[in-house]
Amino acid sequence: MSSEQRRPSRERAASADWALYFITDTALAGGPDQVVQQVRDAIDGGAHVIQVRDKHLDDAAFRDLAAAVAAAAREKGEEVGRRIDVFVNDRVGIAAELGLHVHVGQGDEDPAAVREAVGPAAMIGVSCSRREHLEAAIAAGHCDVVGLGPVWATPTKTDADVPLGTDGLAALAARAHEAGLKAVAIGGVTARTAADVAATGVDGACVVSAIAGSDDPALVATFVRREFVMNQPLE
Ligand SMILES: Cc1ncc(COP(=O)(O)OP(=O)(O)O)c(N)n1
Ligand SMILES: Cc1ncsc1CCOP(=O)(O)O
Ligand SMILES: [Mg+2]
Repeated sequence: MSSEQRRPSRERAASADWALYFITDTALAGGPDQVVQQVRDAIDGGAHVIQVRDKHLDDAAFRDLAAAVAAAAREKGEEVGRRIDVFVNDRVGIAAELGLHVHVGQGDEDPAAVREAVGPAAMIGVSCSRREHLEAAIAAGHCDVVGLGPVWATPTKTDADVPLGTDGLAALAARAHEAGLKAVAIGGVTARTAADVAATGVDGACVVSAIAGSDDPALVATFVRREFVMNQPLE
């Protein structure tokens, strides 16, 4: 086993359940309190990974939201007897302060600087929408999981790159796995598309609007997880 594979964050990534990864959206939820409730609901529906994402709150308000989500995830996780991993989107300093995992994109902080800030145990996610992004993430090290997408165009992120489609997603997921990274898919994932996403071989499906914009987040989470898990290729 290489030293890279023994790294604590890699071990954490290897033992995480990525199948359903819920990413919050404060506006779709209707406010920070509703975000926290949606996180509880998503966990009830089978999400084991949560990302706190808000592009508008100032740092103090975002920190409060991330802390409230982390506390709710811890409580809910204890209640249902599961480990829940919480990521912070973009704001590396807040992830470091709260002891949470962090997800960064191509325009965000460099993975080496992120690792310096969050230490060896926190997982680092990096967005990759093209092969060159993935090769750079692999070469730089530090990253534990890649967010591959958008798979399909989505109104949730209008500045996203060109969609990968399922063939492009499958090719990037295979390369990520070859390099020892976990791979999750993002962009247009719903209960209707989760089966096609699963068939590409990714480890998990990331969902924003299908859950955050739903009247019944727990039910949608249950459906997405079920579709994903039932359609994962046999190992
Ligand atoms: C799991 C996951 N994958 C990709 C993204 C997108 O990150 P990024 O490209 O930095 O865009 P923003 O989310 O910051 O708008 C993600 N957040 N999570
Ligand atoms: C953050 C992000 N990165 C690529 S697509 C996307 C948004 C995905 O949102 P949705 O699940 O609503 O399609
Ligand atoms: Mg980002």
